[in-house]
Amino acid sequence: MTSKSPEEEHPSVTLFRQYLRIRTVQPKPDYGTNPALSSILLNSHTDVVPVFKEHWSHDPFEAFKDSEGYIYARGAQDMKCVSIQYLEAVRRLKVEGHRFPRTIHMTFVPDEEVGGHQGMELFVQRPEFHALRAGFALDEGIANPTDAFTVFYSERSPWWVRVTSTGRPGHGSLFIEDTAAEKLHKVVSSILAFREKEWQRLQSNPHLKEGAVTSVNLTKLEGGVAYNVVPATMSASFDFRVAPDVDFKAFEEQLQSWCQAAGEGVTLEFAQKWMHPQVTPTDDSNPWWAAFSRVCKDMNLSLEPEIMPAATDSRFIRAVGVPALGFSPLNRTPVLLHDHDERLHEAVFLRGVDIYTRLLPALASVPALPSES
Ligand SMILES: CSCC[C@H](NC=O)C(=O)O
Ligand SMILES: [Zn+2]
Ligand SMILES: [Zn+2]
Repeated sequence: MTSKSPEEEHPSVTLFRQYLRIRTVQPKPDYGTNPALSSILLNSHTDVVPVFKEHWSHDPFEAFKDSEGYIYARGAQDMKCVSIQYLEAVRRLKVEGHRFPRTIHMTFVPDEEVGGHQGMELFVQRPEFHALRAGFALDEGIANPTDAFTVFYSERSPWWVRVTSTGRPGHGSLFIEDTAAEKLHKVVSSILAFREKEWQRLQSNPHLKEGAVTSVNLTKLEGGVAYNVVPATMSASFDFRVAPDVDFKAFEEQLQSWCQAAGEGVTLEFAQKWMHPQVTPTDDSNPWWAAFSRVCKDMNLSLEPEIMPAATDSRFIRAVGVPALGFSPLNRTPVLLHDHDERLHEAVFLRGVDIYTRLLPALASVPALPSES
């Protein structure tokens, strides 16, 4: 399966490696966008996250392929593989002269890795997006190390929260009362206790997957000017990922009450606050799911439906009423998105092209929905 020399390389792999060489690295991505749109929307983002080159076995923008067939590059899994797999599957279907009742469109969008605010979030509000009349979308998923394929039907909502605590300043040698640090410590403790509770809930229930509970990490601590000066202000930043079944109003009240319980002058602000989680049904009431899962069954692919722990552009697509599944056809692959030595085996990549070549005709042939007739 693995080609030994450039002459023998499968043309789909060559195209994939060419795409990987384009440096679409934030914050100054060199985009090579190739947008197209349809009633089946195949979405992928072109930007990738930064690299720590010194931790890589190979140049992350060379798309080096080792003797076993592993292709090393930033974007090999997230998600330049999927972009080329879409294109290759569509190309195959066109070469074979297929025609389907539904149009297939592809979008290659920017800025997903920094929240999609200048990308898909804006695009779904544009008349150009609505003119596509997208009925269903595929977007990225995550690799699965086992034989199975993970498919995401919903996402946790990112809430990025900064808690700012103000208190009495003074000399570092004194027992000053009501300091910013003491009060911030209380809030941090409350939030980390909540984190522990959610972690235990996940650990103790084998049926729960990571995306089904709310996670939080303390990601930034700021404040202070000198060892011997008690600061008047300190802040802590948290990355919450709120599970889709959480009562958002009650959860926000909980955050506020942790701040109030810490004392006077403790406030919170949101840097991200997604409020519109949607669930795409994974039963036969959803004709898109029925078509998707039937093809997987026919191909003997086992599916593991889950809630996406992170945030992707699917949240914007679902929020405007378009059902979407997050699916990267990568099994038997270690999860290396955003990691050093992100890599993908060319055989897995090519198998993914086969999978889309089967999925797309089925999705593009879903009979008219009641709402469409
Ligand atoms: C909340 S906007 C940031 C989006 C980002 N997406 C992929 O990693 C994430 O951190 O999930
Ligand atoms: Zn991604
Ligand atoms: Zn990513």
